[in-house]
Amino acid sequence: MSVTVYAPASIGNVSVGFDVLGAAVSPVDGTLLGDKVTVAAGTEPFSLRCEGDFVAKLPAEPQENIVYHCWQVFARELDKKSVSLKPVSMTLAKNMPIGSGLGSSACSIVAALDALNRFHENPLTETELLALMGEMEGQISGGVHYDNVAPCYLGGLQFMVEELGIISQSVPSFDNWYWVMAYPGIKVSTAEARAILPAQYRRQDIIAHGRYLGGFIHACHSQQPQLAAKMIKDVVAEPYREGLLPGFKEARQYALEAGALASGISGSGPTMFSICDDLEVAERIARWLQQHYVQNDEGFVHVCRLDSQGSTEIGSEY
Ligand SMILES: Nc1ncnc2c1ncn2[C@@H]1O[C@H](COP(=O)(O)OP(=O)(O)OP(=O)(O)O)[C@@H](O)[C@H]1O
Ligand SMILES: N[C@@H](CCO)C(=O)O
Repeated sequence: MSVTVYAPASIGNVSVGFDVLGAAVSPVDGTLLGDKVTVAAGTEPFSLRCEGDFVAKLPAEPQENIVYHCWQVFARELDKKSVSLKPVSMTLAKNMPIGSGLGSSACSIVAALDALNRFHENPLTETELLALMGEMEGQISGGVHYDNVAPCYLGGLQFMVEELGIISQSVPSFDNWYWVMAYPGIKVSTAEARAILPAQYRRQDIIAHGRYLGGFIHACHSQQPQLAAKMIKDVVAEPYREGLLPGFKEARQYALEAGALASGISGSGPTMFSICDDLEVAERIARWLQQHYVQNDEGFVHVCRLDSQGSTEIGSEY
């Protein structure tokens, strides 16, 4: 028996909701922009094989791979429920560049935990599994944040409520929005990009942040796309992080002039996202970013839509 799960790329923060808002995206041309994990019956308690475009960037030791830590915490939770753990042989297809701002570690975490749970016939609930995903993301980045793992797992645009036993709930978005994702091919460590942020903020920034985030969520629920796009402003992270991203200011300016509704840093960068409500505009911006924002052969640009599904079982054998 085996189960294969695909987990898509995601945009942490979506600029306006630092650590509390995230969106899953998938390319309109059908490219699978995400990681895949297969769980099959094993002969020892745990084994891991890695493949894929970015396999060379993973830690050399399987025990340092986040997939191994996912298996450990999954085993811990099954033990608490007195459910027996099966020996597993896991395969990670690492297709997402690490430190890209596309939620690369989240892709591995979500695909691994979702596949492990399905393989064991779903002993953990959706919320229990998402809590583990947040724990794993926190282990890597130095602080629990769900804004990549929640959309990656659940799909769509997700807002972290973290109350009443609920971690995340979905927010309505706009069906005609295209999300241009441009990864320049350089690495920005999430932990380092978090460490440079101020410990405290000025009152005027807190007021502005509240207005933008409240305004964005309101505009989404009342389906006002122009207002929602105007609210996509980041006073928490972007002013401090844009210096880490060569060419970001110029690219954002170009996108604005070319007709993008909004642009920002995806997660902790260096990927930039631009929102457009016209496919031709999105493709023009994508071509420019490919020429001017991408720095090497590892970089890429994709025109995406929101991925409403989140992680998905794409193969199984029984
Ligand atoms: N399967 C895995 N996928 C990604 N990173 C992994 C994995 N296993 C271990 N790591 C380690 O976790 C760290 C991930 O770093 P970081 O959080 O900056 O990247 P990221 O999750 O790819 O970032 P982003 O969310 O911006 O895409 C790296 O040190 C990497 O070596
Ligand atoms: N909310 C996180 C996302 C990291 O991808 C951050 O901006 O640090």
